[in-house]
Amino acid sequence: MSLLQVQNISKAFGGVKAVQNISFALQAGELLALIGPNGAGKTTTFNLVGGQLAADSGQVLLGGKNISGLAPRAIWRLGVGRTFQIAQTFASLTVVENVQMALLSADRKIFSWWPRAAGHRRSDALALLEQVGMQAQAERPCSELAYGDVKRVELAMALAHDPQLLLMDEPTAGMAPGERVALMQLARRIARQRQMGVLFTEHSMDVVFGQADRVAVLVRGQLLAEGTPQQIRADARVQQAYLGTGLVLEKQK
Ligand SMILES: Nc1ncnc2c1ncn2[C@@H]1O[C@H](COP(=O)(O)OP(=O)(O)OP(=O)(O)O)[C@@H](O)[C@H]1O
Repeated sequence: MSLLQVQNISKAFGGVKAVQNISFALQAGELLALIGPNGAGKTTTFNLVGGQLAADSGQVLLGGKNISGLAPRAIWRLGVGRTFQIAQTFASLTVVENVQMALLSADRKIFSWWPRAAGHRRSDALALLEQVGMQAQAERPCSELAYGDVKRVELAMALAHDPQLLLMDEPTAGMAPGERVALMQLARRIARQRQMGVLFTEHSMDVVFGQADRVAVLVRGQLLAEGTPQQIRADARVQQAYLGTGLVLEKQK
């Protein structure tokens, strides 16, 4: 059974059909990139999966269970994590304290976190930092970190409640090209190790074609094509859809 099944979901905002009858599936351990020109419906699709928006029709299944219409927190509880376009960490806390905060939240102790974060599951937090290659910087305040390192800390935080599925909304926005590939290589390694599925949106074609196992292409709210990176790059309809957008589908030499 697929980890995630999106079945015929649609969402309109007034007269704008942001997402129209989209279906796709994602397996455990797999990275699926959702790509498309601006306004194609990527963020709307993310919000439909994460519960921030309710679909007009269709359903979303997680491990076969219908999660459509559940609140975001309930969906998170069921094992759907999320990272955002702009990394969300507490700048004044240290790296390890940020992960400890995420563990407190996962343990439903968020209301008593402030004085207690520093004492909560420190060794588990350090183990998560090791997974993202940030253990050596555990005691630094997040405010001192390079942006690429903040993104790694955010990834460790997202792993704190052991998600089955991780939604990454433009995870590499604002990063240098080399850092982008490195971050998604890391996400891919972690996905394989934990058998966690990753659904991500991405504008960098190097990252998409280098790191995704499969690619789904949205155009004007519709699913135009879905397949391996090789299939998508060779698809004439996809090339046509990207013409004039300034994006290049050919892999950079
Ligand atoms: N809350 C909203 N109210 C009205 N229209 C919206 C809303 N959210 C999205 N839309 C419209 O729905 C369409 C799809 O938007 P969406 O943000 O999902 O696209 P996207 O593929 O994520 O775009 P981008 O790459 O620019 O982030 C667009 O026409 C957008 O203007």
